[in-house]
Amino acid sequence: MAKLGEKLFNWFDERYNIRGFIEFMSHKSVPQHRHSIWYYFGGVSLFLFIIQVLTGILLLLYYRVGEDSSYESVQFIVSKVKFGWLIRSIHSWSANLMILAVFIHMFSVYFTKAYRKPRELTWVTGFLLLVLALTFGFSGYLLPWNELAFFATKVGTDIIGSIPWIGKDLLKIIRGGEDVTGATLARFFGLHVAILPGIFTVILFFHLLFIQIQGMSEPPEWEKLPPERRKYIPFFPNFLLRDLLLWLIILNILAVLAVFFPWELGKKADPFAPAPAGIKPEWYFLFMYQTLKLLPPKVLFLEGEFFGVLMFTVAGILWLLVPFWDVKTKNGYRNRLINLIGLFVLIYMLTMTILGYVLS
Ligand code: HEM
Ligand code: HEM
Repeated sequence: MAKLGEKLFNWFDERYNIRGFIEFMSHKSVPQHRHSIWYYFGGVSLFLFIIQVLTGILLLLYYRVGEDSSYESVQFIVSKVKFGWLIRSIHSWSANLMILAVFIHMFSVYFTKAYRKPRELTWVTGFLLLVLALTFGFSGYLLPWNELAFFATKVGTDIIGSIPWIGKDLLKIIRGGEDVTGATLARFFGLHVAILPGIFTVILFFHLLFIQIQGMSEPPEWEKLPPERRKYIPFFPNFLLRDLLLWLIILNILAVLAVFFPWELGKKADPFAPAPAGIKPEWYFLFMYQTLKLLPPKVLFLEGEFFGVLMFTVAGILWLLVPFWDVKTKNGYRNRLINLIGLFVLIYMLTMTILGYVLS
């Protein structure tokens, strides 16, 4: 048996240089310092995405898209299919945890300045992953075709209609008509289970490839430190084992949430019913939604809502390009302004999200 194993190993090694790969992996190391904890959140985001793919595929076995079948099939999944309720609950909870993990990962990378040269494109691909994750969340939310999802999607997509000239056409493309109907559902389904997973996987591949090639960033303070004072731990097995332990803890949290707080289905969507009170989007869109609500009807010469959308687009582009405008200051690399901007963005998002809950 051992002989067979060795033969098989040699067969692959001859063709794919497995020994070289093992050698390379055994030399990989991760910097060890007081901010090392932040190196784990990218891995957590990755783990939760894998859970999304696995549970998503399982949901697909019984989910039937359509105005007359989406809600009914999800009802079937949660009441008749063995462990169907659990899989749906995990998919929904994990979606929320994943987006939370991605936000934490992004801010930690921001404040540790890990996006600086040579990691500009790691940041850019990461930002695209964030946008895709949010789109995953937005499109998935409609899929059960329940009342809450229906009206939240209506309100959410209405915002696109506020864009002058192209808004109305854009809205039609996204909704597949004037209103949120079965056509919207079909579009969102295609987006959620085919288009997004495809694009996400390609960008994730590049994100991870760049990290693989460049290794983890070292804290900016290390530039002044003599090499012997810099500490590292081997990636394999030390860092990987810690990663796996954290994944196990996350899996436990997920299981507790999914079992003790099963995701609700609510009432089926009725397009002709009046919108229930207190409709609001998912928590990760609330800071934008609340800002738009607080804006006056007219700002300067623009519609308030459009002004808000414009500001968020500009802010998003500046955020995406941060590695290119955070340039070295005269006395080295300390740019205090960047920290202040990051802090402002974080406090703004948190305040608006809390206001979104308190004021509605
Ligand atoms: C689903 C989304 C994402 C996944 C699965 C992911 C995955 C990862 C992983 C596994 C790492 C290496 C370990 C770590 O530093 O945590 C990493 C590093 C990195 N990520 Fe992400 N990431 C995602 C989103 C983002 C976002 C939104 C940004 C920023 C806008 C970003 C920027 C970076 C950067 C700059 C690094 C290098 C960090 C360093 O060298 O210290 N990523 N990512
Ligand atoms: C390949 C990956 C994925 C597949 C095949 C998939 C598939 C599905 C299916 C069939 C549903 C409808 C069932 C239901 O409502 O319970 C659904 C719902 C949903 N998905 Fe995904 N999904 C995937 C990835 C993701 C990701 C990455 C996210 C978020 C970051 C996400 C977020 C959601 C949300 C929020 C729902 C609504 C859950 C609910 O309220 O019922 N999905 N997904």
